[in-house]
Amino acid sequence: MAMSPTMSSSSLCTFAALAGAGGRPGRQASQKAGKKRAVAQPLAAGAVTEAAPPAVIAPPARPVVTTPRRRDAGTDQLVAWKSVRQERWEGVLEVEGELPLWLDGTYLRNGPGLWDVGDYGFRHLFDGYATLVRVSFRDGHAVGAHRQIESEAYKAAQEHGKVCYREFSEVPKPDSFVSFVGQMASLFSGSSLTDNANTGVVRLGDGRVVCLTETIKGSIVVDPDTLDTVSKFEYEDKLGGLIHSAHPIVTDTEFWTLIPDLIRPGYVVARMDAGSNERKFVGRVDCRGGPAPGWVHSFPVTENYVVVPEMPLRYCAGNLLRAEPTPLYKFQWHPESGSYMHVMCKASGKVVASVEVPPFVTFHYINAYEEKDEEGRVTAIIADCCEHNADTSILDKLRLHNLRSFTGEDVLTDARVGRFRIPLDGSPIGELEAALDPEEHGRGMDMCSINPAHLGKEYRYAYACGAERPCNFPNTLTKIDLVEKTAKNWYEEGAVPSEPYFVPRPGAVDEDDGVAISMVSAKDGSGYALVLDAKTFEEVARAKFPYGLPYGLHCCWVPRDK
Ligand SMILES: CC1=C(/C=C/C(C)=C/C=C/C(C)=C/C=C/C=C(C)/C=C/C=O)C(C)(C)CCC1
Ligand SMILES: [Fe+2]
Repeated sequence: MAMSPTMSSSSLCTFAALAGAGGRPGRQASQKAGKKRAVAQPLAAGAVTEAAPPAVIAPPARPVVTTPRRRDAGTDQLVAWKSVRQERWEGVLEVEGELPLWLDGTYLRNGPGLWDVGDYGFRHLFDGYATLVRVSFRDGHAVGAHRQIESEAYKAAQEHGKVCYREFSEVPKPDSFVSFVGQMASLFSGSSLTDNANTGVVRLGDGRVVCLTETIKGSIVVDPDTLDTVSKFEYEDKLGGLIHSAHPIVTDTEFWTLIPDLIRPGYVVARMDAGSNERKFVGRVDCRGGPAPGWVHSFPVTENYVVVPEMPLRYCAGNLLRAEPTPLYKFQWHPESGSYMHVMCKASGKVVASVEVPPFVTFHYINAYEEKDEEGRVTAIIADCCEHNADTSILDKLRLHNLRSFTGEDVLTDARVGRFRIPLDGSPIGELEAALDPEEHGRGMDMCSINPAHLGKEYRYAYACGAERPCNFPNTLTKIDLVEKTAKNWYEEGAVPSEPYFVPRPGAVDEDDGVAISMVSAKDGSGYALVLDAKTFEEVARAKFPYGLPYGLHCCWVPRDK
């Protein structure tokens, strides 16, 4: 296998080089349808321990509200889009319904939950400082907690009362940048990039729990029980890079990641063994179009292949350097450059297919698998994703001002389960079509999960957020049946549910034998972990927080004693 890592840290002095280059109704499932922040509240002794059914209730979180001076007009904002009220909380949750007794472990959710620093309010959902939410289930009881991740970016913002690192769209004002980071040169080395790990959370094969974002330095090990920020997750290899796919593929034995190369447009595919911090170079894909690689927030794998997407929404050097956000933030839409799907053999690192596909916009791949003929030969790769009809305006919809100002108008752009078929017979063209009628899930589609036993293999069910219109954000939970091409939907008026995360029942045989867990920010300002029976998609229980939580992104499951 070729061992030529392309991503020396100097090669990804990206910025420098690129600057030159250029209630009840709806609870049923249905077919169709400048100062320091508030001080941490002490935790109730014993509330963390879950050896016995929790008996001690921590005092409810006092509503220590961060009140930014610069606010969007209208105070009738949903709790989903308000900054988390205090740095941390923990306590026993009131359970309504019956939690399955087999549900024994911790659900963790990460996301940008704090959008204010001092009196300054952030503009984009993705800018917020990472807030981890935990719900630990045992013997039909639930203990909940939330806590801010103590990234350097978060700590600096609290200390200085201003943004000190380059976030998704926010950048430090020159004075604070100079005073905190010290020198302009840091812009060129990547040291000014954020380590705000606000996107995903994964449990590695060796048990470590890591919060992630798109910057490599924003990989942070946390303790799933205390939610303590433990350490930086540092790679011990020479692959370098400043940014990577926010979603690695993680199994009990391995970890796959994609590193975009912005100097020589392409992607490096790397693999890491469980228990190791050393990524190994597997192969490289050269981009076929455009001045820079396409944004690669996630990617899918099959049993034998890694699918490398080349989306026409591409990184943009100029925009990476800009102080003010552009309509597409750090990216640019290049439909003329073409859209491609590349397939790399996991074992050899060789690119075995590279096909042009219709333009697409996707952040989240659902799954992929190998299509075989009667003789068992692999004829094509099927890759499914949450596809935004090649419309980049979803990024604008996720601006906090837009999320906070729902007028009743149906403004959420349409999305679908986009199914790519990538032939492996040498044909130059691949297909992209909706896997089912998007009306089944209200033309909303994002934040997906599957049964992890089907990762990279044929599968039937996906769980995601869909839409009940009119809306300005995905507001339903949906179970997609890719065989019957139907969806079951959960909806509660005014609720903002996050990614429904599938947790299999131990010993399950059926693909959908388990539960789907989602954190819901309710219309009345409350919040709860919703547990749906994954088969029927009906509510089995909800575990209520004594306060509302902001919206969050991705989740993982940490089984007890693993
Ligand atoms: C891209 C660069 C940066 C940061 C990027 C970040 C933090 C990207 C985060 C992306 C996320 C959270 C995407 C989620 C999409 C969710 C959707 C579409 C949901 C739809 C509705 O359900 C910097 C590190 C700031 C700079 C370099 C480039
Ligand atoms: Fe994501």
